Amino acid sequence: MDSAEAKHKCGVFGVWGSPQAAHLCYTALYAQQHRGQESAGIATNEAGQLRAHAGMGLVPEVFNERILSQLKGTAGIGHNRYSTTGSSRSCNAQPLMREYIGGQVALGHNGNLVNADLLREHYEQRGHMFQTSTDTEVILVLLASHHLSHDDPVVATLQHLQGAYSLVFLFDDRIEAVRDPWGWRPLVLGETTEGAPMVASETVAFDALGARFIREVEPGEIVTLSDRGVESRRFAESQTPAHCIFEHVYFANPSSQLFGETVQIVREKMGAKLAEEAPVDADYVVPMPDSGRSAALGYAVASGIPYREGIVPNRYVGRTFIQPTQSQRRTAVQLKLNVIDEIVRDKRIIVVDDSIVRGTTTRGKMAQLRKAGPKEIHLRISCPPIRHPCYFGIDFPDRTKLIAHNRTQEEIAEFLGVDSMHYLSLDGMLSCVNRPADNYCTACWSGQYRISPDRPVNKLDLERNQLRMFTDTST
Ligand SMILES: O=P(O)(O)OC[C@H]1O[C@H](OP(=O)(O)OP(=O)(O)O)[C@H](O)[C@@H]1O
Ligand SMILES: NC(=O)CC[C@H](N)C(=O)O
Ligand code: SF4
Ligand SMILES: [Mg+2]
Repeated sequence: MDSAEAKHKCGVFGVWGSPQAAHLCYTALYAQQHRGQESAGIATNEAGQLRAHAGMGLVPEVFNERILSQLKGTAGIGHNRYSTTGSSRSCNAQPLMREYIGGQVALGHNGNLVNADLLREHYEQRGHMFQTSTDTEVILVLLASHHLSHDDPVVATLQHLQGAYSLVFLFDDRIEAVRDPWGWRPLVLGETTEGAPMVASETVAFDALGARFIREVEPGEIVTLSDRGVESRRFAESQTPAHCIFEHVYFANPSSQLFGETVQIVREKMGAKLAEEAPVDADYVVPMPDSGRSAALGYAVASGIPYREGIVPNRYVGRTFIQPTQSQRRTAVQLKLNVIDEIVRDKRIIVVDDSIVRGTTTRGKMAQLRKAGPKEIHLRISCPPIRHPCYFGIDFPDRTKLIAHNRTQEEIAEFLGVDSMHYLSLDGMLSCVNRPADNYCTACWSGQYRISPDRPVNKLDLERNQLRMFTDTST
């Protein structure tokens, strides 16, 4: 198993006061499938009794009408997982549900804690037995251990957490939605047309439900959804945010409102900026599906070079970058993309993609393209070279696995087999977003970390020799 495989974050959702709670969760998870393809889960609350179902696979593989009808209740939370701490297996599927001295609780987490191993070590030394290998479970153990000693155990718990966390807790009488003080991951508040309040990672979930987007949950804020409506309290001083700009570059759905602006518009601006920074004479701008499309459009409009879809995707293959293993990613690329020879043959083409991480899938794509006989391939990437690990919810921890590690742009171009390549500059990328530059985390490009872990962080830090179900995938 390769512990340095790159992956991405998760999706969370919660709704209070709707007779269709489980179905709303299902639709919201479906809309947020791009945030996590490994496992999915829903927990509901029926008059104070919690029930949950979670499993490995895509949302429609995990749920069917029979399962949804058993998830009774008028409130629910849901989670799509893309593993960043702990392997991809069923015991790590979320929401995690526990019974403790405060009652029942279910929890969904998007983000990654940088001090989970220290916290877990502390509790293991005191005899606690953990049932998962995720960072998320330590949050529930903290909650239980603070229950009797604090007036507000949720706040007491959060004060121990370092790193990225957008959390959705389901209790017997409320949902508590939390965003870390840096606002690393998105979290938004909305309501159904009937007025049932909801939270989600991305506004695309509200759109899928015909719901209204109200506002972002603020960094350092806890929003409570209950029969009393929506209440808010703060658990941390506001500070300069560290919004993950990679959400804009690659991860989020283009139609989502993220950190105050629409993802598609930001991506088009990044493409236009790239055309300004790295122009080249060519016959066509060809987008690399799927996430490279928006930037390619921006590049084409700004450069005046025609946009042609010379590479078409198989719409039934999901995101390759977030597949848990390298071999899964390789197979997915071959199946996913088809080059249209007639469009690219004998032409000078500019291929625009949003990002390169390991470069292995990009190399495969370039080789596929080369077979179709273009005259020249000029690769343009709408973010800078990724050279540093991410500890906050994207799983590329080992820098030696990054293609840009210790390689110049020319060496990368040679490795990928293209005639030229250029990345968007860091300043160029930051000029495409509305908020001040210091409001964004850029650590994987700049190496400047808002918080650094006390100890090196590895995806498998919390892995123990746990009992495995025979259906588990070992990644
Ligand atoms: O570092 P590499 O191995 O070369 O991978 C980088 C590629 O992976 C991502 O796309 P992906 O196919 O995962 O998803 P998408 O369909 O959403 O673009 C990203 O947009 C690049 O195209
Ligand atoms: N990508 C994520 O947000 C993952 C959440 C959590 N760290 C896990 O690995 O399960
Ligand atoms: S290191 Fe990169 S991917 Fe990770 S949170 Fe920061 S900007 Fe996002
Ligand atoms: Mg892509």
